[in-house]
Amino acid sequence: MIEIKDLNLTLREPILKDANFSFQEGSIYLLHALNGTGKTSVLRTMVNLIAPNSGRVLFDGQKFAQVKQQVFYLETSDWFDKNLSGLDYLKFVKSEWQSEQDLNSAIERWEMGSYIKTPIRKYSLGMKQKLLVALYRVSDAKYLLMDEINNGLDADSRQVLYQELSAWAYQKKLIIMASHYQDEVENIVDETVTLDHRQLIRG
Ligand SMILES: Nc1ncnc2c1ncn2[C@@H]1O[C@H](COP(=O)(O)OP(=O)(O)OP(=O)(O)O)[C@@H](O)[C@H]1O
Repeated sequence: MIEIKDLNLTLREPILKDANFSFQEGSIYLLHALNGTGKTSVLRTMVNLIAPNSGRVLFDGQKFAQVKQQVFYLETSDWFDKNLSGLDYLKFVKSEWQSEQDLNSAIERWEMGSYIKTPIRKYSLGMKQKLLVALYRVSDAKYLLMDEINNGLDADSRQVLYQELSAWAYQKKLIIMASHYQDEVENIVDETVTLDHRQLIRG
């Protein structure tokens, strides 16, 4: 479970005011809000990239620092070091997150075999996005926080992504995804969480 408790966050403008929410394991949540109202900032706050003004985020009752290896958040493929290859990243994540996941299965699932040893600077947007999703799989983390992960994926790849997400939820992982493809993900999402008037609201 992830609990957001009395969270206050102000950046350029107030984003959260005394916000509370509980996310349950084995579920997929869609984080929904108008552009620029704070989805990315909320995800960043959950993983300590931004300090809130007050309040807490607890993962099964523990602070992020105590459960780091159970959480995976790679916000965007812009964060990749373009001189490294996809394989470098897959190996790094498998090692850092102490995962048992098989790299070859992830590479095959996302049809990355022909380019996985190539530097990321030679990847298209879709190729980088596939790598990003594969890293979530390879981390095998319990808590998967995703920001617009379906951006740049073609329709077929998005369907593969949704199958993967459903399988991960079945394995009792907790997935929170910010996405603009609201209609498309409706079928796999267990609950929509709307960021409205600085509160996190069900539905
Ligand atoms: N580092 C920062 N310093 C100050 N203000 C910031 C910072 N990052 C974001 N903001 C502000 O916080 C607000 C929310 O931005 P955020 O990127 O979280 O929104 P979003 O809902 O994810 O947007 P989008 O739907 O367009 O991706 C914006 O007003 C933005 O200018």
